[in-house]
Amino acid sequence: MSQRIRIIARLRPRLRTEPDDGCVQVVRHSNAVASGSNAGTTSSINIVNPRDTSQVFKFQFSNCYDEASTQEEIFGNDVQPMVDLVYQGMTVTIFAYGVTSSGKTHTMQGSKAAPGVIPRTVEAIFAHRRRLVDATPTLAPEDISISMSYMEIYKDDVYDLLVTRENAPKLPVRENEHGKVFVANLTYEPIASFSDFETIYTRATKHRSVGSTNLNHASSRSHAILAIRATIFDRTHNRSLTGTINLVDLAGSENNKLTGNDASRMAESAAINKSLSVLGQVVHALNSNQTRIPYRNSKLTRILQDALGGSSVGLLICNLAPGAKFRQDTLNTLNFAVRTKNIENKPVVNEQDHRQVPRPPFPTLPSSIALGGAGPSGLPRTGAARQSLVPVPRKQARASVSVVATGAQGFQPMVMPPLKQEPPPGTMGLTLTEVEFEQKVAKVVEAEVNRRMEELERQRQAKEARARLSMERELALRATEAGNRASFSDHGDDCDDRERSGSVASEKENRRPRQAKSKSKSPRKESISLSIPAGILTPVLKRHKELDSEVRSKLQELEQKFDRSGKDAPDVLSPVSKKKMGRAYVAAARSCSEKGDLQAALDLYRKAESFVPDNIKLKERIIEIDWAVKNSRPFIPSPKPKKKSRSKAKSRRHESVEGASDQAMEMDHPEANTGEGRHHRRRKEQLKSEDEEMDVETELLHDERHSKRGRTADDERGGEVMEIEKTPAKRLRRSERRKNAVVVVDSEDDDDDMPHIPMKRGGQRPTAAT
Ligand SMILES: Nc1ncnc2c1ncn2[C@@H]1O[C@H](COP(=O)(O)OP(=O)(O)OP(=O)(O)O)[C@@H](O)[C@H]1O
Repeated sequence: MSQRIRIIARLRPRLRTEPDDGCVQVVRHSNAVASGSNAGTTSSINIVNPRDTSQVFKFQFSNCYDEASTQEEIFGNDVQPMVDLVYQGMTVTIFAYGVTSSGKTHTMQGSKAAPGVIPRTVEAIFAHRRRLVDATPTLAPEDISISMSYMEIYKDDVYDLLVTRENAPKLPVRENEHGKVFVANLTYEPIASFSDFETIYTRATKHRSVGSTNLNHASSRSHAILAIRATIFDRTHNRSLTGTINLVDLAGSENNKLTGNDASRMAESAAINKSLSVLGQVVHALNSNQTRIPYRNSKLTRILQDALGGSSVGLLICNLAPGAKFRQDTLNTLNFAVRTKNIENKPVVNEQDHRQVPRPPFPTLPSSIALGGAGPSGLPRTGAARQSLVPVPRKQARASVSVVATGAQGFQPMVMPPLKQEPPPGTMGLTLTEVEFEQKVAKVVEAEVNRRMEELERQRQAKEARARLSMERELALRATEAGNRASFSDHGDDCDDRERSGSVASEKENRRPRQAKSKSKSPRKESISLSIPAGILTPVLKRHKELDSEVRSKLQELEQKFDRSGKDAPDVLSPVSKKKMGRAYVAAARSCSEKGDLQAALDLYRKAESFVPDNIKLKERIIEIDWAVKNSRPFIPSPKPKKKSRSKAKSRRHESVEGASDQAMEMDHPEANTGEGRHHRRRKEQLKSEDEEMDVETELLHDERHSKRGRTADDERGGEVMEIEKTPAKRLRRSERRKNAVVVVDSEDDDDDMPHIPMKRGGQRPTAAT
């Protein structure tokens, strides 16, 4: 059964420096006051329309907390029921969302005096474990293991906060064969008690990127995700149930006019705003039932994929800052929340069967303890239906698990399907855990893809070498023929038969490579072997030889997936290969758009985007073409980027180096003037212009101008958050402006991730010299 994300809102109190203008208010409706667990269900956030102060917008959520609300209240009403679900084997994700300085970190982390959701949750997890062990004679404390991971997403890179920053590499985000996204190589540290957690968390929090802005002296510059995982082992039957709670403190969206950010803060801010904008796009795509959900456009959405339309139970805490200064941001936050309300997740129970052979049904534990039946108090329900620990296929599990929110207290017990006698397909029977297994498979696939890329490269080089060789032989043959003709004319008919036969023999010899060349063109030789080399898995799973064939079949399945569509390819390719693929798709897209086939161009640009998801200019192009397609308008491409538009200094340097190397190439390789040489140069030029296409335009995605562009009257009426749009009219105006302005960009700025920030010498007409 599906379940909607639960939304609550919390208004923080005014800070000393903030005026009391009362423009955002929490209003409790009379029927809800003192109605016990239902308190707050009909409370709403009221906010005055910034454009028309006579209008008041009203937003209703599950719970709305005012300035006087306490950490205890929020935890008790809305978080505690979620903690109980962890022991039912579910994944729960709680995220705090809001503009900078709205109180997200205060709510999630809190302070010593007022601990927030995070410490309270961990305390509750340990308390629940104690109660469970006390109530279950067959369960020893060590049968429930609790571990934690803590990561941050800083400028769209993932870092492990449990290792020191100096040796913290950027962590890759991967997807396993079940479509589950995970951060590879993330540390999971076991914790035995709350004080263990405190020590590790306090140390790790110091690694988090925090900076000072005008709005918040300790502003989070990254999104932080703390995961607490509880695994219950049934040692007798070698099965386990794993529940996880993800506590996400998002960085706040920022209005750079208010934050007074310097250049480095601006870069952080751009990354924060970009990822939040993608989050908005994901929510929009889910709500409008789009087939393509742009999870891959940022690491944040990729990692939160399970919580947004996935198999996690979700709680969104909307943090609001009071005061007219934040009014527009508050409206945006509330609009985001309204949209998120409609997202449906399909929670599943994460069970794992570690048995090697199928077994009869799992015997019941004492009826006094039910893993899946914790009551509102956190104590186990008596007589609740016991859960199966047999893993069920994903689809079936989704359909069978029933988690229904019932008022503030939350959830009904689950009804699990009857046990199956046969282990379902895909049961691994490994001593490796599933995650370890998936990581190993991912590594093997990555190695295999790299091997294939290298093989391709080797084939290309071999082909070039063959072509060169054949040309040399052709030249040699011609020279021999010319020599023979000369010798015939010198010797006339006296020519020795042996000489003739020698020349014929040498001609045959010289022709042989041509035949070889034509043979090499046969598709059988050119195609890449799809099969996995026999020994490739052996080093990885030395101790699990019996699994080799199973892993092999999984790998082949993955490979077929990889071959069928580019969808899964980007994650297993190296950054260089991704860029190459992106470039190839951009080239194809451009050619379609030049031919006027905008839909095909759009599809190809989107394909390119899946390989280079961070390319902001590419995103802009997609938005523009999408707009043109939707509105049946012609697409007016931006003026073709000139070499000098990126950097005069750089391109001059580039040109001189390239010019010199081209000349050198011509001298070293006479074939540079041949058809092949010209082809090589043409290809180089094409690549250069494709590179420029990937850098189509220079603009911040979500800076102040952009957010203004994204707002409409609809937005302010409490409607939906607007998509960022650029109309062709605006494009035209901008390209007109460009004609009259010289764009100067930083000569060293060659980073695809970050857009170049143009500085305009306004009004000057470009001269030939410039
Ligand atoms: N409910 C509250 N009660 C008292 N003080 C609060 C409350 N919420 C927030 N504050 C205070 O407001 C300030 C900003 O809060 P906080 O740092 O949590 O904001 P934030 O949303 O995490 O900001 P950023 O996105 O910049 O990290 C802090 O000084 C915090 O102590």
